[in-house]
Amino acid sequence: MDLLLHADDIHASYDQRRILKGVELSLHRGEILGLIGTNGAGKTTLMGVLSGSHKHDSGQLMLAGEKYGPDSMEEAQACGVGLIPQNFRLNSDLTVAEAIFRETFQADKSHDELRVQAIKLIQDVGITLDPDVKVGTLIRAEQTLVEVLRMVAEEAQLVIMDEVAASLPDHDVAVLHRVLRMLVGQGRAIIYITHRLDEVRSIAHRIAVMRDGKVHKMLEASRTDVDELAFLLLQHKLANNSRPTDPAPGDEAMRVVELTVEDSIRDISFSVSKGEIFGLAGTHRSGIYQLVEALVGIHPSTSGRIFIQGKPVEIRGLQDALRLKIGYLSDTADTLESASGIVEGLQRSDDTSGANLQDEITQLRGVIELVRRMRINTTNIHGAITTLSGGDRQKVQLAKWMTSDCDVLILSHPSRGIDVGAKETVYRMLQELSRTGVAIILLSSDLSELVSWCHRIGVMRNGEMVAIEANANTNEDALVHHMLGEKFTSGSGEARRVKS
Ligand SMILES: Nc1ncnc2c1ncn2[C@@H]1O[C@H](COP(=O)(O)OP(=O)(O)OP(=O)(O)O)[C@@H](O)[C@H]1O
Repeated sequence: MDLLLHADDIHASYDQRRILKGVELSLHRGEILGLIGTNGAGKTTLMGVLSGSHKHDSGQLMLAGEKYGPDSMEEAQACGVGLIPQNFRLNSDLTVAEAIFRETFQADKSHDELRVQAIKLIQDVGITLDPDVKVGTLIRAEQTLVEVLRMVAEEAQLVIMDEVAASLPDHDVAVLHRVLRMLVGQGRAIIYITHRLDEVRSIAHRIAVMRDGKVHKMLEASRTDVDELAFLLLQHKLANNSRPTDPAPGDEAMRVVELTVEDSIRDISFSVSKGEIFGLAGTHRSGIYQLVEALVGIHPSTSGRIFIQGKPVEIRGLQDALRLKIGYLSDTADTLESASGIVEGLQRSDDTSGANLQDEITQLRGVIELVRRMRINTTNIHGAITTLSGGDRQKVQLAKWMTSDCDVLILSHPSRGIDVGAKETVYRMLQELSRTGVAIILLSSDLSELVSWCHRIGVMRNGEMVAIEANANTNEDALVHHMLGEKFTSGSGEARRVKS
């Protein structure tokens, strides 16, 4: 195969802290290279070097046989290297056609011309997307495809994708994979970062395992398995946690009766017990997001009732939810103030400022213990949140809610961006929290996570709750069946992620 990129002994740092410590990497045209690594291993930093947003200190890069070292993203783009970043955000007012061509060399063309070109591009790639709708109305999977089309429009030869599938449901991941295979079929190359080990095996030709700023191992995807990849990452085996097949122990924490939000959800009824982890599954348009937004008052219900500890309550806004001790971690990118520090992010919300020295020491001990337990990669807990890697920022957001004094905690994609090792810790912490009587409602597009973590799982389709399954009676196939309303037999969870 034709060599496109070669990285030799790349070193890079942030403020004197060495992050990349001699990366060796090569990539061929027509190849998808999976890149995995624990949180803070240096994946995003390396991609920053390749895409022109971070300058390396030493080492040599060659692109298409020529020396390469972009000083800016524009320069990288001009050399045919494009990046779709972790948690990318699109200006919601742009139409699909405008978003595809924004900041590309074709951006100056008239609206009509771009529209015609967008239609052709969408057809060529073989997906369904309306060029005239505003990107703000698209679901995350569709926005991801817009970003992929932008890479095609700017004729990128090397496309870097940093955890773009992190909260996409399996069937959207399958569509994305189909498009990526087509792109490499045209001779482009892709570097694909993910924390989903089964996914990387199904999409990549080779897999680079990064550890502590270096490519520790390079493997043929067809000759490895999830256990080997996990072992290479963690240096120990993944724990085999037992599923929570017994019913949840406690009294009722929350009851929802015939909850309706005009135009999105109808007559939803269910209850969650104290100490229960209740999963919610459904496609993006199923209504699960509208349901939780009604439960926390972001878009209040138009009819129906909510009871907390048996008492009817009104939830018309987030403040009402907080007053009733209902916490909500959404999955819409970072909710932490970027100016805030790691310590503030991890302090319990009931900690009092101006406490005496002894209290301050106790608080700091708590923070240090959380950093250790969640394996947050930092050399300075007094540093800014922005100095953490994406996955480590997510751990801080999650820890903030897990240590808050809530009776009901609603978590959307809590393990988004978190590596497989830290995921186990998150699960143990959720279990501990539920044992203290907190009721947890968990949204996740990763069905294996719902089946491994939840006592019961409610499945929504077309705005209705179509099934509530006890863990002991369900599996991933049964959940997909309810989600799509049609039979789906994959044989294994792993196979599902690669089917379209
Ligand atoms: N802007 C920054 N300033 C200072 N340090 C940073 C900055 N960005 C990242 N780092 C540090 O560099 C290290 C590598 O971060 P990087 O984002 O490359 O990791 P990653 O492998 O992409 O992790 P993740 O899987 O969590 O996205 C981290 O330990 C992080 O603390």
